[in-house]
Amino acid sequence: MITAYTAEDVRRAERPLLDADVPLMQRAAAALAARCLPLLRERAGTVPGSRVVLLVGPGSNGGDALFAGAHLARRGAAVTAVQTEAALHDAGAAALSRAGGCLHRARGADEQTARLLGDADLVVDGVLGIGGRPELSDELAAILAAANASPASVVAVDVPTGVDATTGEAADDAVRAELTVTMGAVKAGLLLPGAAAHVGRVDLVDLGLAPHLPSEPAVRRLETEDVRELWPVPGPADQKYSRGVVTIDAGSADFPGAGVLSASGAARAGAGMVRYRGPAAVRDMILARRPEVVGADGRHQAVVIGSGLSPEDPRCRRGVEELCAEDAVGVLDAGALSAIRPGDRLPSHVVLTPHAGEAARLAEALDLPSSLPPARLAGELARATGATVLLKGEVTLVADGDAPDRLYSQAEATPWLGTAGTGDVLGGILGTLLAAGLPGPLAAALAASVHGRAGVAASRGGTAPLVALDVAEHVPAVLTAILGGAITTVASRGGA
Ligand SMILES: NC(=O)C1=CN([C@@H]2O[C@H](COP(=O)(O)OP(=O)(O)OC[C@H]3O[C@@H](n4cnc5c(N)ncnc54)[C@H](OP(=O)(O)O)[C@@H]3O)[C@@H](O)[C@H]2O)[C@@H](O)CC1
Ligand SMILES: Nc1ncnc2c1ncn2[C@@H]1O[C@H](COP(=O)(O)OP(=O)(O)O)[C@@H](O)[C@H]1O
Ligand SMILES: [K+]
Repeated sequence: MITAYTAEDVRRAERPLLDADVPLMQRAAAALAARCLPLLRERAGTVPGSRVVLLVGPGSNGGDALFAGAHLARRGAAVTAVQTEAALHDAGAAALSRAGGCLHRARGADEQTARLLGDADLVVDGVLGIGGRPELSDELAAILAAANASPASVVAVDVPTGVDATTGEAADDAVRAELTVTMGAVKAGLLLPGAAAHVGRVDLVDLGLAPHLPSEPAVRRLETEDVRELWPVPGPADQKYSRGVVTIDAGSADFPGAGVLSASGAARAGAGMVRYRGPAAVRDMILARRPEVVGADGRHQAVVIGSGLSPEDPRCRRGVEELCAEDAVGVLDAGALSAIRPGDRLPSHVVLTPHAGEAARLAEALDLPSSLPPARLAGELARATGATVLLKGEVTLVADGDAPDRLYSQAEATPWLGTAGTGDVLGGILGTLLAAGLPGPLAAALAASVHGRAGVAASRGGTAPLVALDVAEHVPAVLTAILGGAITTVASRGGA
């Protein structure tokens, strides 16, 4: 699991180490240089003679870049520091100069700056880190735009300049890095939506901050090993009821396919049983495609309500009221989201699954500001309803209904998923995980992760169009790839 922290958390954590004179910047710079070397070799063939431009701001972020630049200069690279402000990290500048590097004071994207950036093999962005304020001067924006236009590899130090380290909000001209080398702890903003196009790969440099960081990170991201650990795998003593029954209450005369998609997501994610409740015509369509679905309502551990329903459909409000019960477990999607009223209190094992437009409409209905950035919006919706909120998008966010400031952020998805019905499949997958007994926030993050991976698999690694049903059909292959080892153990024991 990746855990990420606010800029303030990181400042607090580094304080005792700085007070104890731990040479954090030297360590950060050495690690940064080590990560730049392979990029330089890849781009320029060899390090000696390669061209490195450091973009250097006034603070310690610039210091990191300057000391790293000195390392690279000692390895034979031609290193020029482009200074963006009057102030400069003096010791870093002296180290670079001792190692044979040069300094250029930029005035916006002046001729020399533009030429240096155009000719560079590697640009190291050390303008602003966790001390950066979001507003960029026109001069700085012009320098960053020139860096983004450069054919060079771009490595951001700690945080790409122009991206808010805590919220992920990004200026238009914020640095677009191929790699962000982040110091001491992953910054929350690096995992949040606005930053996604700017951070590239994120590589964490361990500086010994961990014991000083808060026990609750601001943002978590599940990784492959978490999926392996958390995904419910049946044991020898399991049967269909112990695995979990999920009821689908989705699909209507106008949108019957939503019922098929939601039921397929649930079935392919491994529900013990999928039940359907809804109009007979939709039920028949589901059964024609998925004979394993049980066409009668009955006991279940989770219910998925709302995909393919118009907000006026009485099933929506009935579903919301059903899930307001203290022990309710389920998903409210699409039409059912419009049936939530101010004052409704849902438990955190109920997950709301809006896309951005639905989230904004729900916020409005609940008298919340609707134009908040996604991370705040998800949190405020969770706070106002008590439910866990899964906010869909390129980066999918999950806010815990019991602790709305705690977020999961999953970014496995591909833009090919932006096609009708893929959200219905997600609701079904999530219903199965809830029915298996996973807590709301974890089930939501896990569902988003596997749904995103299934989208990548269904689009052949992001190279071909997919249709929503493909996403459901690719869930087993995704799980085989992840769980392979874990399941073999069970199978070989059973077969012995
Ligand atoms: N965490 C760790 O363990 C370690 C952290 N380390 C490194 O330290 C970095 C943090 O350094 P930092 O505190 O000096 O802040 P930094 O980001 O360089 O910028 C502050 C300066 O920029 C200025 N400024 C701000 N916004 C601006 C704007 N929009 N446009 C123009 N100027 C602006 C601001 O001015 P002011 O706000 O005072 O007006 C101030 O002068 C961190 O990201 C990491 O790289 C490692 O060295 C060691 C281990
Ligand atoms: N640009 C994108 N990149 C990655 N994933 C995306 C993108 N656009 C949409 N998605 C994903 O596709 C799904 C769409 O869901 P939704 O909008 O509810 O569709 P529908 O209501 O038609 O089923 C979500 O899981 C969302 O995260
Ligand atoms: K930076």
